[in-house]
Amino acid sequence: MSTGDGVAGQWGGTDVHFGEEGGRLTYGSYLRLPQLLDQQRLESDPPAHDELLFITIHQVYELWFKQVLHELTASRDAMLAGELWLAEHLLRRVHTIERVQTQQVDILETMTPQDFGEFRHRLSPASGFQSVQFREIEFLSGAKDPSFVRRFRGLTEAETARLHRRLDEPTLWDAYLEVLRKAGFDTDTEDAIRHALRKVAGDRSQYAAIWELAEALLQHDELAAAWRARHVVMVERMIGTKPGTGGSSGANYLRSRLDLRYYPLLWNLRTAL
Ligand code: HEM
Ligand SMILES: N[C@@H](CC(=O)c1ccccc1NC=O)C(=O)O
Repeated sequence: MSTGDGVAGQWGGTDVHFGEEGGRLTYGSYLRLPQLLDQQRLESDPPAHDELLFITIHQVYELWFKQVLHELTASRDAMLAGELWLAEHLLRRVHTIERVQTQQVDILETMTPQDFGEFRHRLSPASGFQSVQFREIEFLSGAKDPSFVRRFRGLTEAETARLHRRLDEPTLWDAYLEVLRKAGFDTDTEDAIRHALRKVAGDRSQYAAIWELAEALLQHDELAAAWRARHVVMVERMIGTKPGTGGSSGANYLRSRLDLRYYPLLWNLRTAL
């Protein structure tokens, strides 16, 4: 392979130096690694061995949440702009990330309850309940619930503003309804929407893009439900029926969230097919 940069043929040479052209951008400076790798600060003292894993897992979750929000926002906007193929393409990327996020639980479950117990008492009153990006994803997906904003403790002004913005802006479901309207369907009542969804499902050759989009939304919903189910079982494994550090009843509270669906009409449709 010739790269045309003068080093072709010398890849194994001893005096070839990579990444020196221009002498400015490096791997570490581009990715801000000094900053990124300095953000894992343990609460335990003496340090509990497993706390680094616990922090790393959560930070990776939040990085993926950021990416998911980026993609879901763009997917929503693509639907509003009538670019259905793009909306679907971005949702499919989100599915892949969501699968990886659920699989990450496997890594955390290599931690035993005893080892978690070494630092768990230091975490209270912090909890995943306070993840702003997690709640943004729920709001953007369609499950807007302003009571969560009120129940948050210790939010910064910027975080509160972000949540309010998500409460004010259109959800993915709002955007999907706009797609249906543009295709000529009435969406004024729930019955009208049910009727539109049945029409789309019943004539997939005519409504291929709209049908596939609904399937991609349903997949997003299913993957979110799968994460909630996986999370609560992990919680039972780690802390049994103890109350959570965030002040909830713990697994009991999380079980009450398992029935949440972003797109109930898409699920109800199944019964009618
Ligand atoms: C040892 C592992 C974990 C345990 C024992 C645990 C436990 C809990 C508990 C008990 C709650 C209820 C709130 C409370 O604390 O009272 C909760 C909520 C939550 N946790 Fe975890 N968690 C764990 C790992 C994770 C991870 C890795 C994430 C990824 C970000 C996460 C995200 C969340 C979220 C988003 C909520 C709020 C859920 C909702 O309100 O529907 N948790 N967790
Ligand atoms: N709520 C968990 C602690 C926990 O998992 C946690 C603590 C601080 C920050 C994020 C967490 N992850 C999920 O809730 C517990 O009650 O054990």
